[in-house]
This record gives sequence, structure tokens and C-alpha cells, in this order.
Amino acid sequence: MTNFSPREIVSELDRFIIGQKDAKRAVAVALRNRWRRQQLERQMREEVMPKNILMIGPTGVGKTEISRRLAKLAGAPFIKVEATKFTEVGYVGRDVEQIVRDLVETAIGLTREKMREDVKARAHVNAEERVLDALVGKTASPATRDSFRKRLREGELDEKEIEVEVADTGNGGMPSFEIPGMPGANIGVMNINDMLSKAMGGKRTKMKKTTVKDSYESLIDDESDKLLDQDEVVRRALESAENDGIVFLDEIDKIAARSDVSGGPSREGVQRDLLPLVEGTTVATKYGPIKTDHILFIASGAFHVAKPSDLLPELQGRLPIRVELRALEKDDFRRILTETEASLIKQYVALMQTEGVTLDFTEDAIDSLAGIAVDLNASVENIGARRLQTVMERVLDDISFHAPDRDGESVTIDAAYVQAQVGDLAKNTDLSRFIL
Ligand SMILES: Nc1ncnc2c1ncn2[C@@H]1O[C@H](COP(=O)(O)OP(=O)(O)OP(=O)(O)O)[C@@H](O)[C@H]1O
Repeated sequence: MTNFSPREIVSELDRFIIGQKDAKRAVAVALRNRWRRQQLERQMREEVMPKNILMIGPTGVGKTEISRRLAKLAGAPFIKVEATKFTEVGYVGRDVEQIVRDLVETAIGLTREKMREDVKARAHVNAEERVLDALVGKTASPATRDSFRKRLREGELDEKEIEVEVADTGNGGMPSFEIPGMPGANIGVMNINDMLSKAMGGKRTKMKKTTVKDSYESLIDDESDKLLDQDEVVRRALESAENDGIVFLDEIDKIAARSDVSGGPSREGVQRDLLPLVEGTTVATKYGPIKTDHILFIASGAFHVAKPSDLLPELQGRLPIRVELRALEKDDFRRILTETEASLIKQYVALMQTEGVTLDFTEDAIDSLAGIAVDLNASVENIGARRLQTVMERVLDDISFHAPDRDGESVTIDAAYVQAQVGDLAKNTDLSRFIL
């Protein structure tokens, strides 16, 4: 849980997302409210419910990105779900609870990652012992061990090949599946899995050939897991999913219209199924029950056809904060290309640098890229900032392919180059549909 003020949160989000001030403000307040809630007395704390958010805006303008970055900033477990998934044939009411189970899985991963950091130093020592075992055998004399340890620490043995035992993460042909219509039934299957692996002597492992240097990462993870108290991981993860979890419900507008799609569950039915989750209920997971009362839901949709008022009144009431995200314009595209941290341009420059090729984009090239993206969005289909990715990929296709032969060269990309690569394509709407 972060104690950033709303202003600080917005300025953090500004590093990655251009514009969309209202949406940034709304999520910043929502996050701060969580921190405020944590400061309250227990009784009051239980009363304060999150104010869920409805983001309204066309595709590709930053709705998911804002939410995902917010979660990252807060170290909060996050998942994105398409609401329309639940209208598909084969889905039944309580399947929506899987959303919460997936959130818990994410929380377990995050928590384990954080807790591993705490035991890293000890895990490193243990990992070193295992590398030594692999190098000289368990029975070697202390003197031999010490001399190898010295050489190991000096990096002399980095490239030496060894065979180490690591956890087998694949599920080894024992799938955990869910029985349709019986959500939670996978619990039983998972328990059988656990029992089988216990019967076989604990965690499944396998021997892996690797270099000394490469072995460390997996050995340290493995040793950290041994040092971690698994019950504590689960306890903290459940707490974090309950109090910090963020669920991003995309395409909520597509389940808004009160008409039915043939075959699958009705749209209104899906809203009714989602309602308890958003209102607060208890969901059984294989790690134990989890309350959804304080999970933050961010629903999102374009609402081109349906309107928020077409949602069930109860659901509307649970999404009290409405923010609109606007369509992106040429200047936004220019800024997305250049100003954001790890912008596409910075990424390509860094990627080509690994081949020894220095890329340089002129101002007019950026102008031209932004212009082409805007035109294509207007003529083919508006996919927002995602258009920049397809255009950039095409423009750099040739350089990307030949880069290994151009080590040491500097390449300047100007407007003429951009036009030469994609200009004609962009003018041909039929072709663009497939390529850009
Ligand atoms: N305002 C913006 N600033 C910087 N990057 C953006 C912005 N809007 C979109 N992008 C980039 O475009 C891509 C798609 O954006 P995002 O996933 O947020 O779309 P979205 O609005 O959630 O649309 P959808 O509803 O279709 O999922 C991401 O890679 C994101 O980084």
C-alpha cells in the first residue's frame, strides 16, 4: 500500500500516460481512499466501501494502461477481464467468481515475489552451497570446497556446466480443470494434485543442465521458497487481494443493452451475476474464502451504442464515479511517441543499439508518424494509440531485419523515410486494413 498523495499519484501516471487528466484524478483519489481507510479504526474501516469507477471512452486511449499503472504503483494485485466473455455459450452464472480466484492467484504471485526479496540474502548463501555440491560433490573435503568457493565468487567458474535439481513448475500431465457448471470444483482436483505430489515425496523436481551463472536465478528462487512460510504467503496474499485488489472489467457497455444474445447467457443475466461481486460477497478459493467488499472495480467501455443508464440500476449505483476519456489527437500521438517513459521510439532506439545501430528520429519524422496514425484511425478503424505500434513496426521493418549487418552505423529516420516506407500503403485503405 502506497502513501502517495493524489497529486503524486497523478504525476507518477503522467510519466507513462499522456492526457486523460480526469481519469488519472479519479483513480488517484480511489487509491488514496484506500490508504485513508487503512488509517481508520477497525469498525469504521469495515464500513467504508470503495467508490468504483466507470471509465467511458473509445478503444486504445489509455483506460487499461491507467489502471494497470496504478496497480503497479500501489503494488496491488490486478486483473483485466472482458465482461463479454461471460455471455459466451458454455458459461453459467457463478463462473464470474473465477475473476476473484484469478485475482487471488495474481496476489499469491506478487506476495511471493515480495517475500522472496526478504529472504534473498539467505537464499543466496544456500544457492551457493548447492552450486558447490554440483561442482565438487557433497563429499569433497572442506579445503576443496573452499578453494572452489573462492573461484566461484571471483566469477571464474561462471561458464562451467553443471547439473542441478530444480522445482518442476510444469504440471506434469496432471491438469487442474474446472467442471463446467460447478465453479470451485477445481478445488478438489487441486487437492488431489497436492496429495499426489506429497505422496511422491513433496515437490516435484527435475535435473537441469545449465551453466553456473545461469543456475543462480532458479536456485535462489527455489531456496527462497523453502525459506518462505507458505501459510504466511497465502495469508498475506488473501489480505492483499481483499484490501488492495483491483479488477478491471472491460467492455461493460457490451453487456449493457437489455437485449439478449442468442445462445449464451443473457446480458442482463451477466450483470446480475457480476452484481454480488461488486456489492460484496464471499468467494471460495482453493486458498480459503475471500471477501470482495473492498476490491476496487474499474469498469470500462466505449458506450457508443448503449449508455451507462442502460446498465442495471443496482450496477449503476455501484459505479458512482464516472470519467470520460477523450479520443486522442495528432499532438497526443506525437507526445506518446516521444515523451512517455519507455515510449515506442525509446524502445526501438534501445533495441537497435543492441545491434550497434544508432537510430535517430527527426522532428518531422515524428510528425509524419503521428499524422499517418491519425489518418489511418480515421480511414480504416479507430484503434487509438495502438495504431502507433503497427505503423512503427512497418516503418522499422527493413532496419530491424538488416540491423545485424549494419553494426556501427547511424541511421536517421526523417519524414521522407517514413513516407517511403508506409506513405503509399497508408493511402490505400484496402491494403492498410491488412498491413497497418
Ligand atoms: N493516453 C495515452 N498515453 C500513452 N499511451 C497510451 C495512451 N492511450 C493508449 N496508450 C497506449 O496504447 C495501448 C492501448 O491502450 P489501453 O490498453 O489503455 O487501451 P484502452 O483504452 O483500455 O482500450 P480497450 O478498451 O480497447 O482495452 C497501450 O499500449 C498504451 O500504452
